Amino acid sequence: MSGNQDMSQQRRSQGPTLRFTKMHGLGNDFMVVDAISQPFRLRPEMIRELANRNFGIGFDQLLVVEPPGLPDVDFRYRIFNADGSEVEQCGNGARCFARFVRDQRLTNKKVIRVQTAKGVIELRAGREGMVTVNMGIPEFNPPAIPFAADRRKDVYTVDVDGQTVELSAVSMGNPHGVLLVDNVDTAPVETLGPLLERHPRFPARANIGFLQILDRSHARLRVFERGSGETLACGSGACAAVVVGCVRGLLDARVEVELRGGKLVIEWQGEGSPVMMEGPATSVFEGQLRLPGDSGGRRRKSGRPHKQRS
Ligand SMILES: N[C@@H](CCC[C@H](N)C(=O)O)C(=O)O
Repeated sequence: MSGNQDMSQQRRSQGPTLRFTKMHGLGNDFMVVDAISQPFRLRPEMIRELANRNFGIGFDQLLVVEPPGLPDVDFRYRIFNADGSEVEQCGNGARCFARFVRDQRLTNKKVIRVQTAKGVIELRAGREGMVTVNMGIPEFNPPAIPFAADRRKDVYTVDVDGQTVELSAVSMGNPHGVLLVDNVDTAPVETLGPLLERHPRFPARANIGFLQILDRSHARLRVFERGSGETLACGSGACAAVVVGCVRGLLDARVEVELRGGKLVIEWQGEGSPVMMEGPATSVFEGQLRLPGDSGGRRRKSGRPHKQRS
C-alpha cells in the first residue's frame, strides 16, 4: 500500500472533520458549531471529552446552531454543559450565538429570534461586539422551576450538609438558586455550590448564585453552574440574581452585575416583564477537528487565530 493510500484509509477510520469557533462571554467559554452547513451529532461522552481543558478543546458549554423548527424564528439554539447534559438556556451563550451567526454570514439580521428548549428568545446585535438579549419572563412557581416547595415564597430555608441556608429559587428558562452573601470573595462557592446544585429540592439540579449587593444598582456575583462548575460569568445567573434582588426589595430595575470575568447590565421592570441582558460576545479562534469514525478516541485539533470584527 502506498503512503497516500495509507493516509486516506487512516483519515476514513478517523471520521469526518468538524469546523468550530471558540468564543466567550466574559470568560464563560464556548465551542460553537454550525450544524446547518455541516452534519453534526455528538454523544454526551464525546462532549465531555471535548470540554476537557487538558485533553480536549476546553469549554463550559457547547452551543449548536440548527435550522428553526418554528415559523417566524431564525435558528434553533441548543446548549450542552461540559458534563454532556443538554439544557434550556445560556445567556452568555446567546450573545455569542448572535455574533456567530452574523460573523459566519448565516444571517445579516440585527434582531435575531432563536428557538430554545424553553421558548423563543430575541437577540439584538449592537456596536463593538455588544449584544442585548431578551431573556424572557422569569418563573417563580416552584413546580415550573423545578423546586420542591408547597407554595411560592421569596426566600426558602434549605437544609444542606448539617446547616440551614436561605435561598431564593427562580427559573430563567433554566433553574437557579440564589443566596445573599456579605462578600463573594469569601462565599462558600466551592463547598455549598456543588451540594446545592444536586440538592434533592432541585430535582433537575440547579445553577447556584452567590449575590453580594453593593447598592441598589450595583452587585457582585459568583455562580456555580449546573453541569460545568464555577464559571467566570453566568448570564442567566446574573438575570436570576437581579430578579431575586428586585423581588426582595434590595435592587432597582437596572443593575450592573460584576462577575469574575467582567460586567453585565441587567434590566427588569418587575413581575410579568421580560429580563433584558446586555454584554459583550468575543470570538477567540476558529478550528477544525477530526472526529473518530467509531466512538470516543482522542482526536487531533488545529486552530487559527480569529480575526475580530466589531
Ligand atoms: N453559562 C450559562 C448557563 C449555562 C447553562 C447552565 N449551566 C445550566 O445548566 O442551566 C449562562 O450564561 O447563562
